[in-house]
Amino acid sequence: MSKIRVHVLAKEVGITSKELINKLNEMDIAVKNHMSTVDENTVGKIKKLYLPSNDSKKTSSNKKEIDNKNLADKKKSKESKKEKTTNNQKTKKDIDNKVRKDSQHDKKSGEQLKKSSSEDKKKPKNSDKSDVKKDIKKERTSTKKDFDEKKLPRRDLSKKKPKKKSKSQKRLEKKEVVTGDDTIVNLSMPITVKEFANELNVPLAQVITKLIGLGVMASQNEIIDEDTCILIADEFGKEVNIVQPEEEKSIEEEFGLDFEDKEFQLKPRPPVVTVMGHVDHGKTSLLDEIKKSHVRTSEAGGITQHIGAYTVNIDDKKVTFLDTPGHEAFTSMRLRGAQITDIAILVVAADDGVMPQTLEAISHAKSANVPIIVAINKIDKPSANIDRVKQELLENGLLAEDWGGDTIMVPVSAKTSEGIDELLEMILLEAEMLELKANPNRRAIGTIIEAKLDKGKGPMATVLVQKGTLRFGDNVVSGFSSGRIRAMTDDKNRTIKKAGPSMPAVILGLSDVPNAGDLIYAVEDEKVARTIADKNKESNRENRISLNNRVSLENLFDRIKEGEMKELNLVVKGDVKGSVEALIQSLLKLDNEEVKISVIHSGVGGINESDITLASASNAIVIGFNVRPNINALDLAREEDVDVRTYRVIYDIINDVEAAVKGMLAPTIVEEIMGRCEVRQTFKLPGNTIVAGVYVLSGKILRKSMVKVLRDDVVIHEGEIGSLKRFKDDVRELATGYEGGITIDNFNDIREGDLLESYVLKEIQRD
Ligand SMILES: Nc1nc2c(ncn2[C@@H]2O[C@H](COP(=O)(O)OP(=O)(O)OP(=O)(O)O)[C@@H](O)[C@H]2O)c(=O)[nH]1
Repeated sequence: MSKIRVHVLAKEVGITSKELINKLNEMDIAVKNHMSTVDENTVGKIKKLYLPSNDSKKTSSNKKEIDNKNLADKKKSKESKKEKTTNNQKTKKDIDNKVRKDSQHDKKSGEQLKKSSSEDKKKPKNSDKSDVKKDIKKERTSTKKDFDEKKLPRRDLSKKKPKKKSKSQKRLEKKEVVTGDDTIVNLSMPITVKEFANELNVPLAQVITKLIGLGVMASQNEIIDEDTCILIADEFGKEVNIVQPEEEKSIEEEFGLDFEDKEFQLKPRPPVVTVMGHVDHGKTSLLDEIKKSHVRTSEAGGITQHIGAYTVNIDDKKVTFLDTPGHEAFTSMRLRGAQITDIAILVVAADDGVMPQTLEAISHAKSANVPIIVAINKIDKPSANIDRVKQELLENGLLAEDWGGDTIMVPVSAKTSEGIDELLEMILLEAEMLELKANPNRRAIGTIIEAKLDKGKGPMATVLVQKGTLRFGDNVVSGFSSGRIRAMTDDKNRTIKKAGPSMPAVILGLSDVPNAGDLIYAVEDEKVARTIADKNKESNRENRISLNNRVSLENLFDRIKEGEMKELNLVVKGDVKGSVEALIQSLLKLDNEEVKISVIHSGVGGINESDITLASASNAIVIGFNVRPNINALDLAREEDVDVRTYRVIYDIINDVEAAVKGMLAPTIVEEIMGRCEVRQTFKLPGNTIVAGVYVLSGKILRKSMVKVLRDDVVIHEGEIGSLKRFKDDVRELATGYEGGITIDNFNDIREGDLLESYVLKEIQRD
């Protein structure tokens, strides 16, 4: 038998919790209040004291029977209740299932995929949880006697942070429950003492007195847990019914914006391809070459406009290329939840081989689950070495098909056109394997690829249609923006009347400039479009707040415990290859049963925006060893709430991650960055001290702060500021935009172009 709570034991032996607490204290057994636990030994002693031994056995066996019966009855009534609810919720479930299936079927439905997959993750868990909770609650509330059932799982809700609920949610909960029985009080948690007294309809003072009687010292605005409520209500002859919050419907669900298509309605659609790779490896040249050779002469009349996407014809089959430099769009779109790419083309220059951005691209595509086709470019160059590229790719997890692997690698030259046809063929082949399909005969859903405000025409948006057909005159909504399509052009700047799945189109008529990466829906009329846009505006704040669901070392353990996290994703950056590898090896050793550690990307160099985007899209933590995030990365991390940890000692990293996984992260000292300045000049003082002439780029530099010296985002020194001057005067701080002079204690190797980061140490208390 495990430990048992005081109030449960009190019930069992038929005395009040207060009496039991007094008794235990008399026996020198320290218990604070009714929620304290006592061990088996103590339980035995108390039972001996209060229950005659024979009777006790009888009572408990009788009680077991009663409980079993109660349980069976409850099960029955629960089942019949469940049946009712199931019927009521059938329609909703159907839609949910449809959405889910749909997203499984059609991987490419961008945000839809993310939403439904996160629903998949959330829903069963929530419902399980709420079932368990309901069971517990029923056990507790059904009869007073049931209370002594110590085998029931118990949760100490007082330890759980109360989740904030919106007013509408609360209203909804209240409306839901109509019992008609005034001995039953419906409560939605969390609840304060005052709210509880109101619900019970008894004076606050009486509730507080009863609480004191139970050893709980709580003021009117303090939150009390479920167990306490049940006990107090009981004292007033009332039963508590904890009302579970209804899952709020998303706007998409509420308006039925997406639904599953029937298999027979699905038609093959062109693949959507993104070209990625290291700078100067030939992405643009390759796309230009493809465009040049595969845009039909009949289409050539139109002037190709840059709209972020275009289609080419290969053997009468279409391929849509996302025409974005680098892989930024690919990742920032994913960041917003849209996954529109079906296939990633990884361009690697045959004379240069695998470079840092090649690796980034591989990590991005892999974490997004997008198949990669490698284009080994510049094979016309004498220095080209195809096998070397293949070897390097192999070292990074991509094994060429002709070497026995499953990654298609095509040698090409954007200059001579060699291999381009084969590359396109491979794209079509891959697309065929992926069996990409969509229903063209329904209202359109697409993703905004690019959007801008045109002075003459108003908001202009490039849409990539994913399902259905977008038509001239359609009423559409995307985020806050809604409107009626009053002009539509294709990638060749020709007016079109409609665009089907995988086709890009530029539309005019939206009220505001929408966000790239957001979904756009065609809806039945203008009013619906406007209503949805308004609702989106309203819910935007809440959505931003939901970013707080991001994983961090602080909340990791809770997330693991709650079953939300099975895998901890890490992006690892360091100053040298050797230490990054050593660090990864050590981190991977921290894998345990509860959580799998996976390094989704690693590299040498400072933490950049791409690392943050990847971390954000994959809910990862960024670990930097001897490197720092650059300013843009820092801003993005703040915006996206990505946890970025930087360290100087590998041991500290391992310790922290290990402690976080085990939920034992100690109160810690963190560095709070105050500001950054750039060294524009250096001067030598008599005595050889170097003064750095600096310009403050962001925040402020404090005289009494520590400073990190960064060279190419790598920390080369850390120490205290020796002096801080503005002109000839000593100053306490230098603000953004100001110039001044800095010396650093015990460090003289300051160079022009170095960045100095001023920071203070701050203690963070964990709860
Ligand atoms: N010899 C040769 N040169 C090429 C080939 N492809 C591209 N180049 C050259 O390589 C340079 C970089 O090509 P880009 O197409 O601009 O490369 P990119 O990857 O788009 O570069 P960023 O957009 O800056 O990332 C240019 O000078 C091209 O002319 C090729 O197949 N052979």
